[in-house]
Amino acid sequence: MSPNRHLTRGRDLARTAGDHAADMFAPLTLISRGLRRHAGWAKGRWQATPKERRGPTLLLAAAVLVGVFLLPHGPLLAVVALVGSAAWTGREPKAAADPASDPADAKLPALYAALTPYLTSPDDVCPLYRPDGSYQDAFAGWQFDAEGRLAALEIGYPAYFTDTEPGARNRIEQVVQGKAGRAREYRFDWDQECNKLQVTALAPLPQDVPAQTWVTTPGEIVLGFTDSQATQRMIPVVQDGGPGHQPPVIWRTGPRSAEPHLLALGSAGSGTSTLLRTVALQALAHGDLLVIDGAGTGEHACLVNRPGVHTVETSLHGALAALEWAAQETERRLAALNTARYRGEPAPADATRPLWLLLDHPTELTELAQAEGRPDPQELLEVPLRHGRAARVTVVVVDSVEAFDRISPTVRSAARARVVLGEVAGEELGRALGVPLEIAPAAQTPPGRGYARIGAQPPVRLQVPATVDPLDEEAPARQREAVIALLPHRDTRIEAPAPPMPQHQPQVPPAEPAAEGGRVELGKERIG
Ligand SMILES: Nc1ncnc2c1ncn2[C@@H]1O[C@H](COP(=O)(O)OP(=O)(O)OP(=O)(O)O)[C@@H](O)[C@H]1O
Repeated sequence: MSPNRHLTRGRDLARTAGDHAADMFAPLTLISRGLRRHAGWAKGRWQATPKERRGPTLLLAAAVLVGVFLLPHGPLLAVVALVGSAAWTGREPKAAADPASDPADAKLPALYAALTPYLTSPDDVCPLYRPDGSYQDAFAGWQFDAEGRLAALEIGYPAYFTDTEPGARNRIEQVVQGKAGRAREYRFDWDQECNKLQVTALAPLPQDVPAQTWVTTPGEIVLGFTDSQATQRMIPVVQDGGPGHQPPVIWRTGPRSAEPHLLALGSAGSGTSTLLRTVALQALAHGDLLVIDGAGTGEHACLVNRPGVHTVETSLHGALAALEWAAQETERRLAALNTARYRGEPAPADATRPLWLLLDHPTELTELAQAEGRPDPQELLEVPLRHGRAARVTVVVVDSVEAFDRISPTVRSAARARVVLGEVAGEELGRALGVPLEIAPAAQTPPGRGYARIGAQPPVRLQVPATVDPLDEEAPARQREAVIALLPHRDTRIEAPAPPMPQHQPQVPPAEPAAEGGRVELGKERIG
């Protein structure tokens, strides 16, 4: 065997012996460390004790020692207690945890660097944003949530930044949202006087609010729920978690409303039909409905033959007949109201009972009408839109956001209550709502999520209640049952049924089987 191998083997043996010895003597090391700490503690106490109290202290210690000595097994127990205490005290202190890294130091430099190209100018001699600058120079305050995500940030910007141009502002908002995370929505408050931008991450809105009877006054329609900062009102709501309160988005309709008609636009599958169903269920409590389903998907079949529902039309022929009747009915109501006012009599009940015209995707019928050379159904809305407020006729139009240009100018100008649902680009959002939105939408939105603007008020976030189609077997059974429970039934309705519409047959798609566990029959038959 070579001397080298001898040497290596010897070294291994020594290391193993050393390890074994360390293991063997570890308890002794622990106890001696503990005893040293005890001794250090006793020394410290002794030095801290005033001189005049040292004698009595010594006497007391001696008395305790004698007492222990005299106890049966006293010295043994005392030694065991001392060794146990030393072993406990001698444990190695735990390594101090690394101080948690500050999320601001991790995330804000990246955001500062990303904003620099947009907020700097070569002519600026003392730029706020520069490649070698620090985020502390430009950001006045920030807040991170418990998960280390940006919750709020105040960004300063140079005076020459064109904060009045939507395009320039939009670029900054996109950079901030990109760095802060696209999964959430952010509110951007531009303080143009002080050159400051306040960014706030918005908490998600509740998505599990099922359809139910809302505590509102007649004429008030709950479109959905919003942030508590957006409204001072709260209404009682029953959710999965039990009873609670939520801030509603209320649309006031009727003769005193400044926004008597609604236009809702959305991307495909964003929940516009569900919004229409939400409105229909609330409207049926105090009025009568006429529903036009331009897409012909049968999503409103659950309303067919319900008390108060004049008709649910899916064909161009039926829609034209129904809207012609609605225009004549509006004129009849106006005449009846005028006559009553002229004679000083109370307004007749058949002229004041609210009538709702609910149109889902009317632009589909407009295209069909153009192809067939027939009148545009939207043109027939002109009278109800213009005189609806006085005649208690409310028009609700929902359509796809791409159809915005195909919606007639009359509808667009008269429908001053606006809703936009789903993933819609910022520019289209601004166009549909009538003002640029100060909120950057999240990358993905659940169904029924969007924004509402009632008249001239600023837009607010909106989550429509889960008013699913009760005939949709893929929808959760509890949500379907909640809608079925709200649908009026012939036996439950106390008001007089809606008068029959003359001269046309309602055309609806064939009925699906009744929803599982339904409390009411969803079969369809001819009305009137
Ligand atoms: N507020 C909501 N809560 C829960 N689910 C919803 C909500 N809104 C819509 N949904 C669900 O999303 C799906 C699409 O909804 P809906 O049919 O209302 O969308 P849409 O905008 O009318 O679609 P399209 O324009 O393509 O017909 C349905 O399954 C519906 O149950």
